[in-house]
Amino acid sequence: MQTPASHIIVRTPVIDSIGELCATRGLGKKTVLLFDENTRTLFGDTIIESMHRQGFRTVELVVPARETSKSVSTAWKLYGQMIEADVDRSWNLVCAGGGVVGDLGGYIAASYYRGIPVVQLPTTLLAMTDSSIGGKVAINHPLGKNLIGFFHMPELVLIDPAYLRTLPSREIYGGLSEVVKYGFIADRDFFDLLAAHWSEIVRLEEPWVSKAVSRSAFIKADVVEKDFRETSGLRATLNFGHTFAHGLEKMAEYRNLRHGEAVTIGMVCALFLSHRLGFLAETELHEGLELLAHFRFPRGLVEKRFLSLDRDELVESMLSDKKKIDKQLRFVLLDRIGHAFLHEQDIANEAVLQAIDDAKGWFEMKR
Ligand SMILES: NC(=O)c1ccc[n+]([C@@H]2O[C@H](COP(=O)([O-])OP(=O)(O)OC[C@H]3O[C@@H](n4cnc5c(N)ncnc54)[C@H](O)[C@@H]3O)[C@@H](O)[C@H]2O)c1
Ligand SMILES: O=C(O)C(=O)C[C@@H](O)[C@H](O)[C@H](O)COP(=O)(O)O
Ligand SMILES: [Zn+2]
Repeated sequence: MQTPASHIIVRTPVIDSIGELCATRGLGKKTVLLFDENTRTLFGDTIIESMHRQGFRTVELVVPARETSKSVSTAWKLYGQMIEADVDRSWNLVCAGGGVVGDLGGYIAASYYRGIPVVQLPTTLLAMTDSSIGGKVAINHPLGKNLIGFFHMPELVLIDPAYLRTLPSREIYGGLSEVVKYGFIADRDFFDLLAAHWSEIVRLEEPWVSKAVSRSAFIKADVVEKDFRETSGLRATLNFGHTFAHGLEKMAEYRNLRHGEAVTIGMVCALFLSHRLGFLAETELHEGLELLAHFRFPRGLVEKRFLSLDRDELVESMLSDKKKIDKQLRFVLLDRIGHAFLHEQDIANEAVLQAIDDAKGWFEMKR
């Protein structure tokens, strides 16, 4: 496998170079383009016209812009459209959208005809900094998040920060959640940069937003290169906050709770758990919470999707997480800001429940 970072290209406008970039990876010019309804409306015509000018033949697929599109029923429908359009192994698939389109399109590409190449063209901050990189592709099952999927590395990740100009504020915060995660798990200097330039980054001001995008993409690519199939415990650190987050998303039935929002709440819980178990110093706990206090949620969301939940039911829901072993949850914890590890031993249920209570108390206080 090549260095993951070598196939990540950050350029504006990247779409005008897709033909030449595909050629460098031995990809042809027959492409299935997957959009969601919003990215089709916003960027579809420009992308398709540019690709046609570069000699591509395209087939267009569009899915509803929501998490529930990551489903077996949507995948089944798309397979049918591809078969009817005579898509064969000489084709590739480009995912033009956020993490939903990327995960779903990657899943289709990994399974259709036993696998065709996939190119990621991320258009949300979350997709540019996380989901388009590293080849985890999946659909959800009603019993758990991302339970059905593959490791299918993209041939190319084409990042054009100009796509961010139309992104609603809620999606910017969603993306920033995973960006902040990299500061927590891998890079204290990056954490400090995010704390110092938070207001510029939220307003998507340059050079801060490009710095945040490229640093995030690099950290993720580096982790993936060292532990592609999540076997050594290193890649699992990208799951910081996610054991809680996946439980919350499942309880919300994947509706009205963005993945990034669930991860922000999950990271608050994980910070408290790291502290309660004696790994994270009190000063660092408070520094972490201070940065997370910048996040904004739609009115009532934290109340409905977290504060009002029964904590035992949440822990039960978290048991759908793939890191568990023999029904015992596994957590990614911090021993300092800038370093995470997968805690391999069982953690007493009481500590997890207390961390949830701590996080609830913190959100209550913040209201
Ligand atoms: N595979 C991975 O490694 C990985 C990593 C993180 C998250 N994920 C997955 O990613 C998904 C979340 O992705 P997301 O947060 O990008 O959500 P999303 O794909 O649902 O996109 C969010 C919203 O933004 C709209 N949108 C996209 N680009 C836009 C643009 N440029 N301007 C205006 N609107 C735009 C979309 O239509 C959608 O309504 C979750 O399913 C999560 O599990 C996967
Ligand atoms: O790429 C990874 O590895 C990650 O854990 C990135 C996460 O941000 C992402 O949400 C991922 O989809 C979670 O993967 P899962 O294996 O826990 O479903
Ligand atoms: Zn995530």
